[in-house]
Amino acid sequence: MSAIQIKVGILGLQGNFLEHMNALSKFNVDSIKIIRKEDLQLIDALIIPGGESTTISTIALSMDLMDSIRAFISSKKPVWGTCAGLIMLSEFIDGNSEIKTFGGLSVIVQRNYFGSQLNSAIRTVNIHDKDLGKDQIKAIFIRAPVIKSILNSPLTSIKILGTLESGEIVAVRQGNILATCFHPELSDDDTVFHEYFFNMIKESK
Ligand SMILES: NC(=O)CC[C@H](N)C(=O)O
Repeated sequence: MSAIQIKVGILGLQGNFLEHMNALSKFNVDSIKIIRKEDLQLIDALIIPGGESTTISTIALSMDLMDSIRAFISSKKPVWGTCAGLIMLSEFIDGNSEIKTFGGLSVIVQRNYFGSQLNSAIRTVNIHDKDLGKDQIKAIFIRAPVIKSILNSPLTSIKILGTLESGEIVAVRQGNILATCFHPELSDDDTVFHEYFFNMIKESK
């Protein structure tokens, strides 16, 4: 990592926040687990990890964290959602979901698109932004969602960063929000999304 000191918060309500912390430590990036609204004041960027979006949402509501996390997302500091984290950032969930999301990402997401745990797999993702530095990566999908549609409006601009060979959208950026349906924190081979996120943080400082 470069000389700029950054501190990344990982939402630690449920799911694989420890895996994210381990991944950041490999880049010598400081991280802290976020469980109280006060913690959000200490960080330059936030990661919302994978896990179970129903549970993350229920705990965030019961701990009265919804408004503070929404305020962080609209503060323009970088936020990265992986898998359930992406679901929590989506404005809409396909179907009649009762899950209250944080929102911010102007998409409709479909949960469990690939099926159950048995359909978890490593899939090839085609990359569409040269800033990521690769044309393709292998990515880990675990009971993963896909982005079903992007809600375009004159005020939003979403960049599609990654698609599957079958066309589904699995990685996007909208301003300060990065969202991936897969788990870069579990992959030792491809670090392109971490480097991209660190660049977003450096640019925001
Ligand atoms: N690996 C994951 O984060 C799975 C997401 C989970 N299927 C959900 O709907 O929240």
